[in-house]
Amino acid sequence: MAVSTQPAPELLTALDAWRDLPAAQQPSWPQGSGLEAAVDTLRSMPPLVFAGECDQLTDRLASAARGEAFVLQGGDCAETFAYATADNIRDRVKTLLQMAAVLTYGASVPVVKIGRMAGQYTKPRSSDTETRGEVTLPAYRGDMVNDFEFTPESRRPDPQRMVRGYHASAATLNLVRAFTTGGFADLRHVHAWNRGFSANAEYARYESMARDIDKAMRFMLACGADFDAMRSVEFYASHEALLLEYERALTRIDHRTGVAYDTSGHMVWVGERTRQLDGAHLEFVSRIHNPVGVKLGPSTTGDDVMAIVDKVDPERRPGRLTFITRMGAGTIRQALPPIVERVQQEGVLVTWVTDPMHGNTHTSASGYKTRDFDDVVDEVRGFFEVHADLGTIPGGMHVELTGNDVTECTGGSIRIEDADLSARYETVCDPRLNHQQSLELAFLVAEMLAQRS
Ligand SMILES: O=C[C@H](O)[C@H](O)COP(=O)(O)O
Ligand SMILES: C=C(OP(=O)(O)O)C(=O)O
Repeated sequence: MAVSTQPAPELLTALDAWRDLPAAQQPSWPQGSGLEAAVDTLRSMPPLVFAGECDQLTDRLASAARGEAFVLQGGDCAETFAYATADNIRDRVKTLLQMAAVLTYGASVPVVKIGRMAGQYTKPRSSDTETRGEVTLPAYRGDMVNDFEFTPESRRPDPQRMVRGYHASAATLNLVRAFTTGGFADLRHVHAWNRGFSANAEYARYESMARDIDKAMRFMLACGADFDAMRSVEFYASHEALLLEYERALTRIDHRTGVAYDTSGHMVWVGERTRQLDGAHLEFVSRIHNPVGVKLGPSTTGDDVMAIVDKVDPERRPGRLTFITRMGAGTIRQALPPIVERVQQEGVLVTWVTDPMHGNTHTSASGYKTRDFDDVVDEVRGFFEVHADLGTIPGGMHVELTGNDVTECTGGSIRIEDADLSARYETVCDPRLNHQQSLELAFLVAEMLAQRS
């Protein structure tokens, strides 16, 4: 049956139904700041991703839900325009590829690689304002809204920044696609990088796994595996669907099927602060066909998760809905079982992913917002334990990380202490694992995954 290129009026009405509901965490755009003009510009721009790629990711996430793959989703807490440079993008992709290689070995299943990038330019905040000394200004809400610099002009929300965010996302995605299809992702390179990592004295405990991977690669070579054919890897882009004007403006109707996709990224998620059942965010994502994530904090109940399932995934499409739990290391073992059990009892297949970052943030004695590596590892361990006890599938991990040698999270074998945090504390919002901590986490999670398999 041919599909009309004219979207049905009721579809367009449905896509705008969120406008009648309370939308948390939206900026107060100043009167006359040109919101309509910016939205018009965005509506005229080409999509950043293709609907077929989103469907492919849905299939991959369904595999992860069944235990046939494992999701690795990671990247900056908040991308910034200034840091969208070739070197930074390369190092983040490289870190994710290195982690994925280790996890693939650990799990003996494919790793679904999803960047928290090419669109992660907005942030929900605890407070609408920030005070420094005598001065109070609007809080920084991500580069797509305002600027981090603490001046009244910089903190003023400017809708044109959404257009800049679109272009920065397009440039980032372009380079990511080049890296992941042009030979950079060749498993032989990736493994050589990891060998360098485990050769450091502090990482000696990971050497045996690195040696095992070496052996496996030699075995594959001897069997005639065509490594050249594996130079391309699938890599997807995701971000929080927070700024609804931006997400709506990039939502397009797929001409093949007449279905709506948010083409700002392959997957989008709704955060813990914006997942109100009667709120605008869940309403909006319920109308798009992309795979959708929803963050769940420790106060989530079984009724909450089932209401989210009914709203976002009424057709029970495997891979459509990913629950990203962020409970905190001290809480996950109590808070996670009831909600997983409830979903299991209802016979619903969702993809369970752990975010071991957002429940483990604290302020260090020296005043930095930080996370401790041991807490991060403990939350992931708790996630695996809970799923093992319930006979359900721990489907993936979502981490805030960077490819740079920043000092934002304490701990890890490189032993970053509170006193070291000031050396390279570069995040504009939450603390990220640095390159080495990220790889170390991958080795530890690979051991946990090996036991799952
Ligand atoms: O990344 C998550 C949130 O945006 C972040 O934790 C909020 O931080 P805040 O409490 O400093 O506003
Ligand atoms: C804000 C975030 O997380 P959460 O919604 O879980 O707090 C985030 O992942 O950037």
